[in-house]
Amino acid sequence: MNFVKIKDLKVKYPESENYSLQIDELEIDEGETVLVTGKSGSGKSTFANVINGVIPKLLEADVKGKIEIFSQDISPLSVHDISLLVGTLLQDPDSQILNYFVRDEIAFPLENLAFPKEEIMKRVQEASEWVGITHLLDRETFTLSGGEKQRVVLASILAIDPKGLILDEPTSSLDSKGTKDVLERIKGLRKGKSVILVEHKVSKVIDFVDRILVIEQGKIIYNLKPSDALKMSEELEKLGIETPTKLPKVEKRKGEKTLYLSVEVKTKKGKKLVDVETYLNAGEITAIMGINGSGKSTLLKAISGLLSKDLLFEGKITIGNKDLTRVNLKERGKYIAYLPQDVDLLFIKRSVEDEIRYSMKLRGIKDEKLLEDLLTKFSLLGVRKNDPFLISVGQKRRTAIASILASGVKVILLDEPTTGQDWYHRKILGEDLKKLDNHVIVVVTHDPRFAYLFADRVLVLYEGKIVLDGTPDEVLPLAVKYGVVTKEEVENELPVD
Ligand SMILES: Nc1ncnc2c1ncn2[C@@H]1O[C@H](COP(=O)(O)OP(=O)(O)OP(=O)(O)O)[C@@H](O)[C@H]1O
Ligand SMILES: Nc1ncnc2c1ncn2[C@@H]1O[C@H](COP(=O)(O)OP(=O)(O)OP(=O)(O)O)[C@@H](O)[C@H]1O
Repeated sequence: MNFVKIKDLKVKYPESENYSLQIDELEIDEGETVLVTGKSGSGKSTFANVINGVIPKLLEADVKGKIEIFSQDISPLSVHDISLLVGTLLQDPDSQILNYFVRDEIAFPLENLAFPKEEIMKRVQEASEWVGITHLLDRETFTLSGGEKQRVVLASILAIDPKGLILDEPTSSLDSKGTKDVLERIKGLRKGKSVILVEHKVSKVIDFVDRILVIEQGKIIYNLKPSDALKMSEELEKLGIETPTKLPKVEKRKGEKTLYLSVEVKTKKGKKLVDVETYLNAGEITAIMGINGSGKSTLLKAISGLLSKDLLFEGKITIGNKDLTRVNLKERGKYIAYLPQDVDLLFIKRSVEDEIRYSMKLRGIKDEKLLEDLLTKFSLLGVRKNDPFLISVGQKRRTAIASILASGVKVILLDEPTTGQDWYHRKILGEDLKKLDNHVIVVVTHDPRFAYLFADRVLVLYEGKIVLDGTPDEVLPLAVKYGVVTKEEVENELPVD
C-alpha cells in the first residue's frame, strides 16, 4: 500500500501569481522514511501542509489534483480525521500548543479520542520518556523554552501513535545532543511507520532515510536514493543544502568592550535561571550556546528588558556611560534590538517592504536605497509586497533581521536566527552580520557550524551560568561536555588538531 499518493497536484496561495507547489506524480510507500529538503521558501512546508490537509482546510489556498493517504482520498476528510492517519509536527511548536499544562497537552488528543484513562496515562508516560521530557510534565506550557516546547509537541503526536508522521523540522530548536537523540528515536521508529521528514540537517539523517526529495521552486527536482545524493554533494551545495564537509580555518576578531552585563534572573519561587557577569564587545559576533533550557533566551530577554513579569531581575546593564538598567523599553530600544524566536511577534505592517520602511522611520530616516539593499541582500525582492505573516518561516526571519538592521541600533540580540534556515541562508546571515563591524552582535544558536565560521567568541551557558568563554576553536571542542556540540561534529567538521 502507498503511504502517500499524489497526482496532478497544484497549490497556489491567494494573491500569489505562481504555484507554490506542483507535483505531477508521487508515490511514497508504506513504511518508507522520506527526507524532504530544499532552500528556504522552496515549498517544503507547503508540501507537508497539503498532505495533512491544513492547506486548504485551515490555511486558504487553491488546491487542484488528488492526494491519497493510505489509499483514502483526503479531500472529504477533516483535518482531525487526517491527523489520525498522519500526525504532523508543525515547524512552529507555539502554534500547536493549546493547553496550560504539559501533561494535559499530551493527554488532550487522547481524551478527544475517548481512550480509557489508564491507557492515556500509560501513553503520556511512554511518549514523554521517549522524547526526554518526563521532568516537564507538571510545568505550565508557556514557561517552556523553545526546545522544550518542540519536544512536548513531538510527544503529543507520538502518543496518538498514528501510522504516518510528517515531521517539519523536528530538531530545528534542539541542541546538538537533543538533535542526535531525537533523530536516533525517529530512526528507531522506522519499523512499521511511514515518515515524511522535512530537515535541513541532511548529513545527520542521510544514513537512515530511504529516499530524498529535493524541492526547488515548488517542484520536486530530485528524487534520490541516499547513496546517489552523496555522490552529488556539489549540486546539492548549490541548492543551499548542507552536505558534510570539514570547515576551513577562520581568523577571529577582537572587539571593544561595550556592553557591561551583570544579570541575575530568578523565578518567584527563588529558582535561579540566569547568573551572568561579562562584557560584550562591539566589532565581534558573540555566539551564546547551551543545551535547551540553559537560560539563553532568558538572558537575552533580561538584557532587552522583555523578561516575563513572573520573573525577577537583579543586576546592572550599561553601554559606555549610559546606564540602561532601569530605563523604560522605548529608551532601551534605541540602543538594543531583540529578535525573538517567534518573529511573528514583531510584525506590524502589511508588507515586507513597509515593515523595513517602518523601522527606518522610527529612527527618522527615509532611505529607499538602503531598503533595496536590504531586500536584495536578504533575498526578499520576490516577496517585498507580501504580507509578512504569509511567507515562509525563513523569509519571515530574514524580514525581521532586515528590519532590525534598518532601525540603526547598536546592540543586536538574535535568538536562534538560524533555526529552520538552509545552509545557504545561514551563510548569508553570518556574512552580513560580519559586515556590521561596530555593532555588538549576539547570536543564540544551536548550530556549531554557524558558530565556528562566524562567531568571534563563544559563550557556553549551563544552568544559567557561563561555563566556557573563548574563541570557537578554544570553546567548541570542550563544549562536547555540555551537550552543545557532538564529538562527531568536532571530529568530522571542525579543523581542530
Ligand atoms: N500563507 C501563505 N500565503 C501566501 N504565500 C505563502 C504562504 N505560505 C507560504 N507562501 C509562499 O510559498 C512559497 C513556499 O513556502 P514554504 O513555506 O512551503 O517554503 P519552505 O520550503 O517550507 O521554506 P522554509 O525552509 O523557509 O520554511 C514561498 O514563496 C512562500 O512565500
Ligand atoms: N516564567 C518561567 N517560569 C519558570 N521557569 C521558566 C520561565 N521561563 C523560563 N523558564 C525555564 O528557564 C529555563 C531557561 O529557559 P530559556 O528559554 O532561557 O532556555 P534556552 O536556553 O533559551 O532554551 P532553548 O534552547 O530550548 O530555547 C528553562 O528550563 C525554562 O523552562
